[in-house]
Amino acid sequence: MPDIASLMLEAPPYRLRPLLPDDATALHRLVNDWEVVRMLSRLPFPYPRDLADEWIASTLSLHRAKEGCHFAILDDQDRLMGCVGLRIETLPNIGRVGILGYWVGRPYWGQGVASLTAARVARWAFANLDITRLRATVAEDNIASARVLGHIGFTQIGTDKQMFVARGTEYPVQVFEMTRSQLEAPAEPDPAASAVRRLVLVSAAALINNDGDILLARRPEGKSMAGLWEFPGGKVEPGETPEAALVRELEEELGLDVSRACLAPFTFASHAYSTFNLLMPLYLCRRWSGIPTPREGQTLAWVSPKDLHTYAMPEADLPFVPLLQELL
Ligand SMILES: Nc1nc2c([nH]c(=O)n2[C@H]2C[C@H](O)[C@@H](COP(=O)(O)OP(=O)(O)OP(=O)(O)O)O2)c(=O)[nH]1
Ligand SMILES: [Mg+2]
Repeated sequence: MPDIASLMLEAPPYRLRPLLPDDATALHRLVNDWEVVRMLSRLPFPYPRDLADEWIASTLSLHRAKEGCHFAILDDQDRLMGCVGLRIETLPNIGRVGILGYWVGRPYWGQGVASLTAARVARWAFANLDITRLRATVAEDNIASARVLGHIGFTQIGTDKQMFVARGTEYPVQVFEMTRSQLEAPAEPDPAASAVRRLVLVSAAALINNDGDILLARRPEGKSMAGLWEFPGGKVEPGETPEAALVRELEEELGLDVSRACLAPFTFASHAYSTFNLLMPLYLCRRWSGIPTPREGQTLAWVSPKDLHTYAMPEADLPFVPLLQELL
């Protein structure tokens, strides 16, 4: 998880940064409001001032333990508007899930603050945290919040009951979930899209060092499949050969100087994604000059072949894993 001091997300016109002890007064003023608290299951009403300090301290320790991250939502004058964040839970058979939560102070309702900032945190979380999905629960009478989740790409997976401390009773909730692909795919895929699925040619390389480890790059937020680990490379441009494209991409993405003669064809992937068919030759490369440097916001890792399966990869890459393990 990124360091707390440097963590700042833009969600124009708003900004998100981790909660700080100094936010307590403003936070208390906004959250100590029946209309806000009655939708938040664990909060009492009235909401005592010292609970605000405790909550902020708890978000900082959650962050230190890498078990979650909660942000203050700030307007263009740095005023606190609400909070958005997640904590990570490990669920049996499902793995690490981000539990998303948010609230917005009443003066700021009706401006789309929750949709915009929760969507930003969802994109950031899939790109930077090792989670397989996001979940959120909303009280059955919280229509605005259910609409926010639908807008971002969540779908309802069930119902449950939760204790709502302020209401002094259990209350039915709707449970929502979103996977990485739901974040990227429009809710209603265009039925014509599969008929005209275009072919995309991408060249990629398994760079292998002297220890027999393979270089993986984590796709950064903003790109499709953000957060997944891939083999460096990119799209072949019109008029380019796959080898020339790969030499160019390795220079652009990693600052490496590779000779075409050092690219050995290994295998290829042909995979139907929902909006395109990927055709991707994979080359092996053991010689280059320069030190791999992430030039496009990626995270790099040298991975032992036996550990490849522990890195979440794009679907097209999955057949590569056993083939590389067998080779190395
Ligand atoms: N480089 C690479 N791309 C992969 C892998 N697996 C996989 O599905 N892809 C997909 C992701 C993208 O849809 C496409 C590569 O596109 P890209 O966005 O990285 O293309 P690029 O490097 O040319 O970057 P850009 O200028 O288009 O942003 O191939 C992989 O292992 N390596
Ligand atoms: Mg690329």
